[in-house]
Amino acid sequence: MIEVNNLHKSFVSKKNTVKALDGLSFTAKDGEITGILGPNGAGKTTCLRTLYGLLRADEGYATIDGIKVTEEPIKARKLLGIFPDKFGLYERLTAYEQIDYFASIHGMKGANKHAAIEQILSDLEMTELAHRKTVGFSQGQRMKVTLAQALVHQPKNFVLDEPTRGLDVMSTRILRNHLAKFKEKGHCILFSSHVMQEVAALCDRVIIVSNGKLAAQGTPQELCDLAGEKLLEEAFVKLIGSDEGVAA
Ligand SMILES: Nc1ncnc2c1ncn2[C@@H]1O[C@H](COP(=O)(O)OP(=O)(O)OP(=O)(O)O)[C@@H](O)[C@H]1O
Repeated sequence: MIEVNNLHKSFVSKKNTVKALDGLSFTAKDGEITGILGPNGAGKTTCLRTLYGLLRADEGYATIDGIKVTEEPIKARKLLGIFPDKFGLYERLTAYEQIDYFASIHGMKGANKHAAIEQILSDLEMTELAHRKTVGFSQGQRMKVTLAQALVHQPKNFVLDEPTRGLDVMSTRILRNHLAKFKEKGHCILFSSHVMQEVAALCDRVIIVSNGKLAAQGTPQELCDLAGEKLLEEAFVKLIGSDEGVAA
């Protein structure tokens, strides 16, 4: 379970101050897919980076399975798989070597590590890519390597920042199926997206963020009911009071 409690974060420069998070709170439960929706600049990535421990909030805190990210960062990271907003690959390494590297960081060793890597390669249908250097990999192939390195230690909680950006239909389907399988196994999945159909089809709960605050939350149906609209896209527009950030 992931909990975000009263997060505040400002970016201060000589010229101005941007308040990216302004008291954001929500919970993403186990066995559910929770989607974060919000217009550009709403604070989604800032919130997710706070969960990974990449950013420190000015106020408030985040917990992963009850572990405060700022107090026990290594313990919290072990419980978390991360699919970040920008993914860089080490292009001199093969896909297998990259996944192996991340598995080692999480303390996996020997035969167990090898078995876990083989399993994730098979789950993501990427066995034939495994021993190729990642230089020149397509966007979908890069996504799979990034996903495999995030999942190889079988984290209980999984956070993805706009995971389907740049993916073709097949890669998107593989990703969605994988998320659904994880959910069935009781994992907690939190992802941000601009794609309404994806959120409506995949998410058990939706968190709508606007100006660094929670604008509304609920199941896609509850949000539609709240806004008196049939489609999530229309409900989103009504609830944030703008059509900025909608990718239909
Ligand atoms: N490192 C930074 N320095 C300065 N300002 C930042 C920084 N990171 C984020 N911001 C600002 O904080 C606000 C929230 O940004 P964030 O990236 O969290 O939004 P987002 O909801 O993920 O947006 P998008 O949908 O466009 O990815 C924006 O105004 C952004 O410009």
